[in-house]
Amino acid sequence: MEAATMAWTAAVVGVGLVYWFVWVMGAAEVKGKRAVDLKMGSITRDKVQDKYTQYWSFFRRPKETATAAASAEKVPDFVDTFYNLVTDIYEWGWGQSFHFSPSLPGRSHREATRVHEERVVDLLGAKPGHRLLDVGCGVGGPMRAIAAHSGSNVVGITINDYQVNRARAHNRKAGLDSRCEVVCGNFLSMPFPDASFDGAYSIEATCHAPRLQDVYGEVFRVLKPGGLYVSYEWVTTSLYRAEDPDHVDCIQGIERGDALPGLRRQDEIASIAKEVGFEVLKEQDLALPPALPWWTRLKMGRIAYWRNSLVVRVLTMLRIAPKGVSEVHEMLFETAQHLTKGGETGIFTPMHMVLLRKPVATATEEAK
Ligand SMILES: C=C(CC[C@@H](C)[C@H]1CC[C@H]2C3=CC[C@H]4[C@H](C)[C@@H](O)CC[C@]4(C)[C@H]3CC[C@]12C)C(C)C
Ligand SMILES: C[S@@+](CC[C@H](N)C(=O)[O-])C[C@H]1O[C@@H](n2cnc3c(N)ncnc32)[C@H](O)[C@@H]1O
Repeated sequence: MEAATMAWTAAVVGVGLVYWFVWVMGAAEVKGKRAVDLKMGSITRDKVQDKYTQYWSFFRRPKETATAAASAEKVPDFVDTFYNLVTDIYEWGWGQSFHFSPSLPGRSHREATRVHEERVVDLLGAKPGHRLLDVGCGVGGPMRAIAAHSGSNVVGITINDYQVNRARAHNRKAGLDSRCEVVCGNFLSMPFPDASFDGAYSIEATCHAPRLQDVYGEVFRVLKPGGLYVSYEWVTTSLYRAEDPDHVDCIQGIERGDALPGLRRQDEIASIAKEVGFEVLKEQDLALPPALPWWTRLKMGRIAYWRNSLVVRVLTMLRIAPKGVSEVHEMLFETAQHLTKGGETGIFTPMHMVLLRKPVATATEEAK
C-alpha cells in the first residue's frame, strides 16, 4: 500500500475510534449526559485543577481535619466544591439519582433506583397536595420520582448552585416544574419558616453534615407537628473494628472520596434523632438480606471504568474537558473500590433507614 493510502486509512480509523469512544460509548448512562459535555460545575475551566487540589488537601484526613471545630464550619464550602467537581461525572456515569439501591433480580438499575425512592413515599404516606422537603436533593432524580409517584409537591435544597440549575432544567423537561421546586441553600440553616412542610426526606445526603444534630434539628423545626421524616444514612455497622487497619483504610477511603467529615456509627442515629425531639418510629438497614447487594453495580462496571478513564483522558488531551477532570475521575474510581469493599465486608451501609416523627405536641409547647 502506498504511504498516502496508509496515512489516510490510519486517519479515518483514528477519527472513527475517537467518535466511537466519545460520542457512542461516552454516553455511559443510557440517554444520560455525554462525555463531551463534562464541565466542572460552576468552576471555570482554568480553576478546576486548583479546586481539586484544595478539596483533596482538606478531605485527605477527613476525620482529623473536618471535625475540628474551626474546620467544621468550612465543610459546606468544600462539599460545594466537591459537587462542582463530580456532578457531571455522576450524571454521565450513574444517572440523575445520586444514591445506591439494593439490586433487584431481573430488574434494571433504573428500576431498582425507582423502587428505593418510592419506598420513601410509602413510609411518609405522601399524598397529592402534601408539601415535602428533599434535604440535599442533588439534581433531583428522587424528587421527580417521588412527586410523580405520590402527587405531592416537593421542595429540594442543595448547597450547590450548579445542581440547582441542572435540577430545574430536568424538572422542566419532565413536565414537573409546577410541583418540584429547587432552592440553593445550606441544610444546616434552612431558608424556610417553622412548621412549613407536611413531610421530609433525605437520601444519602446528611452524611455531609459535621454534626447530624444540626441538620436533624433544622428538619424538626420546618416540619409541621405530626410530620414524618425519612432518612437513608451512610454509617459504619457493628462489624466495623476501629483497631483493624484494613477497616480504617476502607472507611477513610470512603470519607475522603465522598466529601464526608467522618462517618457515624449505625447505633448513633436514633439517639441523635431523639436528642433533637423526634420520635423514632422505625429503623432498618435496607442493605441487609434478603436485600441483594447494592455494590454490585459498582463492581460489575470495571470494564466501563477503564473505558471511562480513557474517554476522560482523550477529552482532556483534546482540550474538550478541562484539565483536572482525569484526577477527579481517578479519585472516584478509587472511592468505588473502597465502597465495594465496605459493602462486601459489611462494615459499611449507605442505606440505614430511619423513620421519624415530630410529636404533635412538642416538649416546649407542653411546658407552656
Ligand atoms: C451519596 C453519595 C454518592 C453515591 C454514588 C452516587 C457515587 C459514589 C461513587 C461514585 C462513582 C464512582 C466511580 C465513578 C466511575 C469511575 C466513573 O467512570 C463513572 C461514575 C462513577 C461510577 C461514580 C458514580 C456515582 C457514585 C457511584 C456520596 C457522595 C455521599
Ligand atoms: C450524594 S448527593 C444525594 C442527592 C440526592 N438526595 C439523590 O439521592 O440524588 C448529596 C446531596 O446533599 C447536598 N448537600 C450536602 N451538604 C449540604 C448542605 N450543607 N446543605 C445543602 N445541601 C447539602 C449536596 O449538594 C448533594 O445535592
